[in-house]
Amino acid sequence: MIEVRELTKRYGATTAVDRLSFTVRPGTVTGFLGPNGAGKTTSMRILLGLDAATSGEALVNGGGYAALRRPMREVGALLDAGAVHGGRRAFDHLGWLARSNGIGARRVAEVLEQVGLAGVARKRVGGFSLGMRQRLGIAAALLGDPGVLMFDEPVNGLDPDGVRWIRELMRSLAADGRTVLVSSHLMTEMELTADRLIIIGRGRLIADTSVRELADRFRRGVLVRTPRPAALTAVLAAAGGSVESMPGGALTVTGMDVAVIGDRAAARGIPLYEVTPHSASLEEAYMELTAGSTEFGAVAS
Ligand SMILES: Nc1ncnc2c1ncn2[C@@H]1O[C@H](COP(=O)(O)OP(=O)(O)OP(=O)(O)O)[C@@H](O)[C@H]1O
Repeated sequence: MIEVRELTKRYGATTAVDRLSFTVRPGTVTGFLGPNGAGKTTSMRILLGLDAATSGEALVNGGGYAALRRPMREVGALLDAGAVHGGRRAFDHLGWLARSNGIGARRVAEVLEQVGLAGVARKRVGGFSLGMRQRLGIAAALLGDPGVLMFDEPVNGLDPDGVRWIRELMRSLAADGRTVLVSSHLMTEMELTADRLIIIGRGRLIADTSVRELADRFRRGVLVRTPRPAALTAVLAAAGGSVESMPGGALTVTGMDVAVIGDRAAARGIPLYEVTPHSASLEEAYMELTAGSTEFGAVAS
């Protein structure tokens, strides 16, 4: 479990994280979303003891990172896949990490297998592609078999196969009952991967929601086509719906779901040619929520 409470981080005049509170529970993939500069990396760095909070708390399994007795066995993280010495071989890099945490060499072979790098275990990391480096970073995160995992923008720069692999890995780690926090600035990626979403902007919490709740919140009504629009409008309005005529003769109905619209029309013998619920895409919802929170937004003229 990850708990962030009233977390604030200032760098001089910049407030990177601003009284941020949220909880990440086991068994789910939680997407940590926000535009560039929103404070995602800073929050993760504080959770991992790489930076100190100005105030507030960032707890992993109920304690601060510094208080964890065997950190790699409790929390694994991928922050910057580039941060590996290029002259090292993959096996040696992980072997060194494992030894410093009392983890056996057998586990190194296991995680290399799990991330698909067993065949290049003896190769130097300097010759690795970005995707291979990401996999190596993930292997390091998995080394201690931790219950809490954090990944900062893990799909950045990956090809579609790599993206799909990471997505499936996150989901299987959560299905094992682990706590998985994964940051991204792309809603399109998160809607395929995450169950819950923590959306931040300018260091502040904007939404702490499930993907489904967010979709429901941005539902835009039901598009209905009928050869008798005036009659249907009267029936639905009398039943408490709000009906708007669209160009081309369609109606948009809000405040009423598809089944109720169908039942009311059927009761009056009004034919329906189309009944389609319309939601804003999650991407549109995200843009709407974070409008005004982007660090370098275009200025409207
Ligand atoms: N070491 C630092 N010194 C000064 N300012 C910093 C430092 N680290 C981060 N910041 C600032 O804090 C804010 C939050 O940055 P952070 O990297 O946490 O955002 P992010 O959400 O991870 O963004 P991105 O998607 O661009 O990585 C930004 O305005 C950034 O410039």
